[in-house]
Amino acid sequence: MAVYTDVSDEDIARFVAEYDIGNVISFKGIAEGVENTNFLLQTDQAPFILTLYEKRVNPDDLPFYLGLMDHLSSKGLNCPTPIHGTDGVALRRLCGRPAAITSFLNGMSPRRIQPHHCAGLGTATAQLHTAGQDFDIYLGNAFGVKGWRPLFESCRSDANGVQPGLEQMIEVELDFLEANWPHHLPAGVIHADLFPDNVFFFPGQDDVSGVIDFYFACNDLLAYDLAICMNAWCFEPDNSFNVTKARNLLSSYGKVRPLSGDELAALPILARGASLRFLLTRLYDWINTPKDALVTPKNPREYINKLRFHQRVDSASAYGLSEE
Ligand SMILES: Nc1ncnc2c1ncn2[C@@H]1O[C@H](COP(=O)(O)OP(=O)(O)O)[C@@H](O)[C@H]1O
Ligand SMILES: N[C@@H](CCOP(=O)(O)O)C(=O)O
Repeated sequence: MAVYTDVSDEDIARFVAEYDIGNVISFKGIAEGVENTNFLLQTDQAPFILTLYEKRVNPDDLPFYLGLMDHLSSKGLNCPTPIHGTDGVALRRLCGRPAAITSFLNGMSPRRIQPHHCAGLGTATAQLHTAGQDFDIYLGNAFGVKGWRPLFESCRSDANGVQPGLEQMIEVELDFLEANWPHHLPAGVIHADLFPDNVFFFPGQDDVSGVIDFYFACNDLLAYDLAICMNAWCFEPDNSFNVTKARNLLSSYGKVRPLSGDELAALPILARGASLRFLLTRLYDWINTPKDALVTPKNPREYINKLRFHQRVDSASAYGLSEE
């Protein structure tokens, strides 16, 4: 459950009056989600999502996120479109928090991921990368390679309590990634959190119907976004890697935005980096989330297994593709 901020009926009526979106019919908190408070807002015109940005979102970054969604929507990507008030402003304040209303996207995140979902995801990811190329605001990745060591230092003393030997494992991996990170690869706007809960499909259809939650989006290596997807979509619940899903993901991506030989060769290290990134943020949350918190922290151990898998990989052929 992630509704951190209460909003009264009077507050919402006053807030909605600043837009040209009709009158409020209903308004309810959304349990899913971790970072922000989301409400499903139904007016007599349409459904919308109202988001109140909570502590973990840096308010200075909000113009990037909202501007990016505006930009991608204008290029035909199915992502939430920020709704602007009658004064033209999309980013406002409600109950002491930065807040915005965006369009509501139909569709559902897949409960059981099938290979065809990975194909759809590959196409949508490449479309997002292509559409983001001429977005003119820059935001570095706070959870990119430079951010991993400070994050590790903030929680390393508790790492072995989560799994014996974890502190040493992360230390060695960090040294390797910092020394070998492929900074030269093509970069641009990435989503950086393309997990199944942020990608919608219509039942029985292969194409992605919408992508949400752009609040980790940033500028980084394009192929790194694919590595994040591979980790989030191509492992089975028993931790085995599904090469068919990975092949579908990568080959569908490549049909829209062909991957260079360098990008393909770098996939194993990018996947190691993507594993470490989510291992570290989950470890931090695992250690620091109070027992009575509204959200249950995600298990970091899942990402230890993923990291170990990629450490044994030496070429993209393990992901179902040949390097040319
Ligand atoms: N534009 C949208 N259209 C439809 N549902 C949405 C939209 N934005 C958010 N949601 C719903 O709200 C939930 C939480 O949103 P999300 O952005 O993932 O939150 P958080 O950033 O807090 O993790 C999603 O799982 C989805 O059910
Ligand atoms: N995808 C991350 C956690 C971020 O959650 P989201 O609800 O904002 O997508 C993870 O799995 O560690």
